[in-house]
Amino acid sequence: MAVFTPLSDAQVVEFLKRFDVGTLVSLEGVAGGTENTTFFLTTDRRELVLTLFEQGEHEELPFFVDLLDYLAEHRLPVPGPVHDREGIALHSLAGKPSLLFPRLPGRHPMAPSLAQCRALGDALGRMHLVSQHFPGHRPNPRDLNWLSAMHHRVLVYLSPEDQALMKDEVEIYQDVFGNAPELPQGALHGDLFRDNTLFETDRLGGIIDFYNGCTGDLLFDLAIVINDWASGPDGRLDRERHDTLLSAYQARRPLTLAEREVWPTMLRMTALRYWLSRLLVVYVDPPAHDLTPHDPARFHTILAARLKHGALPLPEASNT
Ligand SMILES: Nc1ncnc2c1ncn2[C@@H]1O[C@H](COP(=O)(O)OP(=O)(O)OP(=O)(O)O)[C@@H](O)[C@H]1O
Ligand SMILES: N[C@@H](CCO)C(=O)O
Repeated sequence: MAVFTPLSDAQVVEFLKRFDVGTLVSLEGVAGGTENTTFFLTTDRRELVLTLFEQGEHEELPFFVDLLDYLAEHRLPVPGPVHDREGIALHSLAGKPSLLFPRLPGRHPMAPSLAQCRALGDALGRMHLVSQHFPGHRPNPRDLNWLSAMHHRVLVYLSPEDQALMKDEVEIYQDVFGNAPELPQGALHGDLFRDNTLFETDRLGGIIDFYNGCTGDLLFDLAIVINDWASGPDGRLDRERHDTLLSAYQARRPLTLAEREVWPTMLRMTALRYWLSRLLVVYVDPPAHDLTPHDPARFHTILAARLKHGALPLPEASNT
């Protein structure tokens, strides 16, 4: 269930006239999405993706367009939005803000190979190198300020042990990050899970779904990635995936000493960020549509594993 706003062929034919992309051959609703309505479009010239924005902060859309334009100009594997003949990317269709993208090749890697981890680490390292110079600004909406403000809202749904865990953790993060020097800043993807990447075997076809994109600590992005890409079923880090991804990343952007020092805490904080956001979806603010929410327990497991076993040693930066 993901086509919240159906479109007729005639609507899309009319919409495409302002772009230089050819004429519509076929239109197919995409079942996988949860937040936006997505269609795959084939024209007589190319394969495209049409996204209608169903929710969220529409005033943020120009930031996402600018960020994707910037990353695509710097040859990162992202879908740079298609601009019309007048240079405009953001339009309205069926009353919803809409964007047209090139369709990138590949599938989501559910059990990533080491070659896929290497490719993702390399791409994220390259992205963070250039994103430090991105001129846009959108404070990270899921940072420590958000955690501090929002965790109170879910405590009532948790066991006494989990309430204590959540409260103690947030206090530790406030202490650690309140006393840490400023970490390297730049634009982040903000949600770089496996299902926001596309791979053709080991080749990274693209990174998609930048709608959590923001600016802030680059390390936050990297910690989200490691927790999703390199955690085993029991939440513990898989050393091979961890080292492969981080070595490839650091060949592009070595971590600073300050980043290395807060890394174990950042892994825990980003695990708690998803434990909390998923709890909020389940208990406080369920989606309007009939969708199965992501399981909060997965990130409780990851957080518990980081607490019990700590972080793995970070591989040293090298240029190989
Ligand atoms: N540029 C693209 N190239 C190829 N496939 C794409 C592209 N953009 C989106 N898709 C496909 O459409 C699906 C839904 O897109 P997207 O992730 O933007 O929507 P969403 O509603 O935010 O979904 P989700 O909650 O799964 O992230 C993706 O999982 C992917 O399969
Ligand atoms: N990637 C998020 C959902 C989209 O923000 C999660 O797994 O909870």
